[in-house]
Amino acid sequence: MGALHSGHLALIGEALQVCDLAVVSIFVNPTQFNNFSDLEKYPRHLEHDVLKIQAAYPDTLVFAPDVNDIYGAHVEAENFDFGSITKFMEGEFRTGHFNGVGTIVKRLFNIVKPDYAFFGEKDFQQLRVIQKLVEITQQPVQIVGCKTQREASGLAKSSRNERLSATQKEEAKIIYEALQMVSTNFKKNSIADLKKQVELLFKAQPNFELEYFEIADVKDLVPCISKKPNTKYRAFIAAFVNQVRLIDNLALNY
Ligand SMILES: Nc1ncnc2c1ncn2[C@@H]1O[C@H](COP(=O)(O)OP(=O)(O)OP(=O)(O)O)[C@@H](O)[C@H]1O
Ligand SMILES: CC(C)(CO)[C@@H](O)C(=O)[O-]
Ligand code: BAL
Repeated sequence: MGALHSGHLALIGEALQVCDLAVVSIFVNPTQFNNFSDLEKYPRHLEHDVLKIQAAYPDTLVFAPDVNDIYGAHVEAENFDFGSITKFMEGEFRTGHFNGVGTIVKRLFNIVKPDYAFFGEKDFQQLRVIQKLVEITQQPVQIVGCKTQREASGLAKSSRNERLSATQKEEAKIIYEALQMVSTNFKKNSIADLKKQVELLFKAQPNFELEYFEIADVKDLVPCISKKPNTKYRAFIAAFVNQVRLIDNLALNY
């Protein structure tokens, strides 16, 4: 969606390891925003983004359609059945969000017809949704998940970080610290205790409001209340700093 940072550039780097040519889509997709102010305030720097891409990967194509190109007169999302993957977390707190993501990604794939498409693990639930989308639509594209790029503090790079003051950005490392604490304690503590630990950490930071903290299996993304053997889990957080909503997640070893 633009306002490029090194997390986005890393996706292009990964693409060029596998592909002869990369196409970068830059489109702030209205149908995936459930909050008008979030859409309105979403950072937009198309010319600057193009210069950044040109400097780092000169042969890369940029596809930056406008809303009319994609939607015509009907700026509406299609309905998809992604099953359990969209029932919780982002799906629960951003109503309609994943239908909007599914709609735009399906259309971008139809237009660009890529062999591979690269998405960040920072938006892990979105990555699972897109894997499910290509299963449903039978689009012949291989989806590749790419590691989350972080600031030195651990904060996940995100376009929305631009809306934070320097102090808020520094304080926002609490999100990754919480995930790391959960990862360290995951084997020895119950899920209920881990939740309490995260809630306490956030209570001590009055500028932050925890929207959700969940531990979910990576396949179905259903929040779990007890650990099952032979299951891979991740911890997920969404939190507000003033009005800015940030998300992050981390794989857990069990
Ligand atoms: N820190 C990151 N590391 C790796 N990939 C990332 C990172 N941040 C974003 N991406 C990926 O880049 C792609 C484009 O993301 P998008 O344009 O929504 O930016 P964003 O930085 O996630 O913005 P925001 O978090 O404010 O929504 C997505 O696949 C997303 O997962
Ligand atoms: C997948 C996506 C391009 C759909 O607009 C967007 O949600 C993003 O960049 O993460
Ligand atoms: N970065 C994922 C898409 C969104 O926040 O709308």
